[in-house]
Amino acid sequence: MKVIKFGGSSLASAEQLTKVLNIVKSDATRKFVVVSAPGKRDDSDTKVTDALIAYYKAYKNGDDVSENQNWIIARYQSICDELGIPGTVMANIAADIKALASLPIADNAFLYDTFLAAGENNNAKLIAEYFSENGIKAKYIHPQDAGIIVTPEPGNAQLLQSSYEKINYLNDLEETLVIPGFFGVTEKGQICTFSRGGSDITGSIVAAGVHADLYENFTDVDGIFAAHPGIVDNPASIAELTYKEMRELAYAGFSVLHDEALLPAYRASVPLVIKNTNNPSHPGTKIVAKRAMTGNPVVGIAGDGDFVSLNISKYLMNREIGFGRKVLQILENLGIRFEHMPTGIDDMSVIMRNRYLTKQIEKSVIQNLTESLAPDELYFEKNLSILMIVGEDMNEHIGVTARAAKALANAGINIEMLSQGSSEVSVMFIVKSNQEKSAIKALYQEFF
Ligand SMILES: Nc1ncnc2c1ncn2[C@@H]1O[C@H](COP(=O)(O)OP(=O)(O)O)[C@@H](O)[C@H]1O
Ligand SMILES: N[C@@H](CC(=O)OP(=O)(O)O)C(=O)O
Repeated sequence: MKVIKFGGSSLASAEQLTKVLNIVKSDATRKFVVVSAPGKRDDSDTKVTDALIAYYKAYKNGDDVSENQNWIIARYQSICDELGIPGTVMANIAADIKALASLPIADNAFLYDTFLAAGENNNAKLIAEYFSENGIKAKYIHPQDAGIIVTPEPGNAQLLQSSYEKINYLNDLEETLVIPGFFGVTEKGQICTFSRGGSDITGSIVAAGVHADLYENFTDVDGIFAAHPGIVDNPASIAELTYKEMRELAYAGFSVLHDEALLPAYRASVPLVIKNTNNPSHPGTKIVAKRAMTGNPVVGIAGDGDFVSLNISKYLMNREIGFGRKVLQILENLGIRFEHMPTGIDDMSVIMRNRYLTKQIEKSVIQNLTESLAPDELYFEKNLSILMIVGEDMNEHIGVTARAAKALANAGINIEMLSQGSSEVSVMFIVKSNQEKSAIKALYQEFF
């Protein structure tokens, strides 16, 4: 049996849903269908999830929410009308969207998550009905009934391990199950979402839970390209990637698959494939435990912006036992996670994502580190991007980093920092964000 997940781009309109119906119908083993909220119909459009965020903000501010409600309801309505889906479903969806504006605001840590989850939840109801009307014996199933029980961390839910056993019972149901992605339910029954893009995570969890033969993730491109298609023209498409390679690429900006979506499938040994709803006969990209090496040491080049480096220098730092621990302890006390930590003899840099910092947190970091470690120099460096060249075959090739560094030098790009883990699956370069795109282009030209 297969788990098949459709992203928002595949569910944005009636035209897209017709393709989805045909894809599900064409293979009787596609039994578990995980769906996102309707995405953008074109570049200028708004994702339903983003419209729900605007609705939430208006509601919280005490503003008039009728325009927000009407816009969201109209999105579903136009899909229902075009597909001829019975009005009872639409009435249910409209009531659900409106009811959000009667939820308590005070002491409700899960209010934002409840708003956002409505996008996928209502879409799943709509799609189950559409399937049922068109020859598929389908059933909508809420994550609570599917056994997707998560930790109570708003916007960052993690699945409880005990959920897998419950999810496995879905195998006993005979219908094609339509499951909303992106959220689970806490043990106390609160709606709690994964981080943005998290429907990919639901797909992987269900695939692991039901022990699927394959997790098919349908999107709007022919699989995964060796570089972001918005940066490199016509990038090469990748036939096969290992889980490790995909994890590195997803972390560093290949937004086509959420980086947390690999682990459940990987642990359960379920292979993944990324395919195109608009071109389903294309084989797409397979993600597997082991792949045949192609001769090119680099399989993909990713880049992600908005990183910050906390730079710390102190003469004779290397002789001060516990220096690194104290730095990390201070960050931990302030609830800051770090991404990388390149070091020199007398200096260390801690790379973090800017979105986790506020002016107040930055001030506390500087104050605590100054008091505790009396560094010679201490400052935040902003507007940095990380670039990763990724490939499991890199450790069999000499000179990959040299080639990358030369390509960057020839393009006039300064490498701010450089780091390579011992597993040699990737090499990371840090550059100024305004050079990120030209750096990706230069690296792509060198390796492809
Ligand atoms: N290396 C890459 N290969 C393919 N697509 C990529 C890559 N990097 C970024 N993308 C982008 O990811 C998009 C698909 O992901 P996403 O927007 O999450 O789709 P969905 O709505 O189907 O979940 C593509 O349209 C493409 O622009
Ligand atoms: N709709 C949610 C979750 C998601 O995974 O969406 P998509 O599959 O369209 O990336 C979001 O926008 O974050």
